[in-house]
Amino acid sequence: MHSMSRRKVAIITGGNSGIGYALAERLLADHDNIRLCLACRSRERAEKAAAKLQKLSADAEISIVILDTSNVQSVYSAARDIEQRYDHIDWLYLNAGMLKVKGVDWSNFWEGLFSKRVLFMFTTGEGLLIQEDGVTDDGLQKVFQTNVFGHYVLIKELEAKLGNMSGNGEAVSQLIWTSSSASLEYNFDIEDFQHKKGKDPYSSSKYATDVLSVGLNNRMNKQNVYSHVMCPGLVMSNLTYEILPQWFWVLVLPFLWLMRLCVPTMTNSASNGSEALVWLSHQDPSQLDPQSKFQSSVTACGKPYVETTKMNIDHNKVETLMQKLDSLDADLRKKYKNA
Ligand SMILES: NC(=O)C1=CN([C@@H]2O[C@H](COP(=O)(O)OP(=O)(O)OC[C@H]3O[C@@H](n4cnc5c(N)ncnc54)[C@H](OP(=O)(O)O)[C@@H]3O)[C@@H](O)[C@H]2O)C=CC1
Ligand SMILES: CC(C)CCC[C@@H](C)[C@H]1CC[C@H]2C3=CC[C@H]4[C@H](C)C(=O)CC[C@]4(C)[C@H]3CC[C@]12C
Repeated sequence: MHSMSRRKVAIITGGNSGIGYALAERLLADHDNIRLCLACRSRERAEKAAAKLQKLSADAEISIVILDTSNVQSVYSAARDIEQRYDHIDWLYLNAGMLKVKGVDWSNFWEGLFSKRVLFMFTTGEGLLIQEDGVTDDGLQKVFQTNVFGHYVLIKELEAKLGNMSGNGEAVSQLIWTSSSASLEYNFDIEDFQHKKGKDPYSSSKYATDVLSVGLNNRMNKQNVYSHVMCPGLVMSNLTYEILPQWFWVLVLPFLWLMRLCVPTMTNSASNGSEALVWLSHQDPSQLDPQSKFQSSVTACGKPYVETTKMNIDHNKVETLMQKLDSLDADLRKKYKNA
């Protein structure tokens, strides 16, 4: 079939809630006749979200796939389901993510509030969260596997459906990662890329995401596959409700709106936070810098827009991380696929 008449396919990991769900709503509004797939770990939550979306657009094809990014066997099985369903993937949104918090460091918060670091603190959360991590059944660090590695395995498993590998020489695919402004280089150690020893697994995982995205461009651009990272800003979602209760966030919302006067990344709503994800779906990815990061932002009046920043990620770090991920992937493949 000619690519002009082919229906576009978008897959969204973690599409049942928050930013992923808002993205699904907005893609339905922006792209006629789209085929949307929510790749989620809970069938119940995925079906509920799919039913809500179907009500918004009776014509769209909305389906679900069960995917737990913290379990490689679940990733293999989700990839098989996706492969059977679609000839080609236009947008693969790597959005699912976790942040496990034991508590807020309020003494750092009060100290930071009256210091020069205040804006940095609010945009990155640096030093404010006491985090937890764990080890998955695959023996990997949980935050790393959920946010980064599970997605990397998914991409590798779906390679035959991406870009010109899907059989059409002109077909293009976009890999679009939900990263974060909490991605800070100094929280990532290439020798401890899973962050077994550190105290900020979330920031480390998001920096690893940025590094990996550059590596995927190096490897896959020639096959018409382009990878980009974006930041949603600070969004009220289940992720933030697990840090502090929803009523607290509702209470401080006027303060967060006020902050928009000097901090445009106070997007607050999932819809605003998804701005750069939607914007990327309208771009020709071959024209975008692989080292760019796209930030969802809002004006003081609440109008969303996208700001572009440059990442400047070190080439050696990119290559080393890719090798380490490939070696981990090969070990797990041997364990589960040759068993
Ligand atoms: N909220 C914010 O301020 C910011 C969020 N982000 C990033 O945005 C992304 C979306 O988060 P957000 O919408 O805020 O929060 P939500 O908690 O609403 O969304 C997270 C999604 O990821 C899914 N998920 C979590 N773990 C897994 C797993 N092991 N396998 C499959 N899916 C999983 C969740 O599923 P389930 O519903 O089953 O839990 C949920 O659908 C994340 O990557 C997050 O790091 C980045 C910057 C700021
Ligand atoms: C008066 C309130 C606003 C006080 C809340 C204090 C903290 C709990 C929060 C302040 C800043 C928040 C965050 C900033 C950056 C986010 C980052 C971009 C992300 O990806 C995940 C969530 C954040 C770390 C978020 C978490 C809560 C705060 C630290």
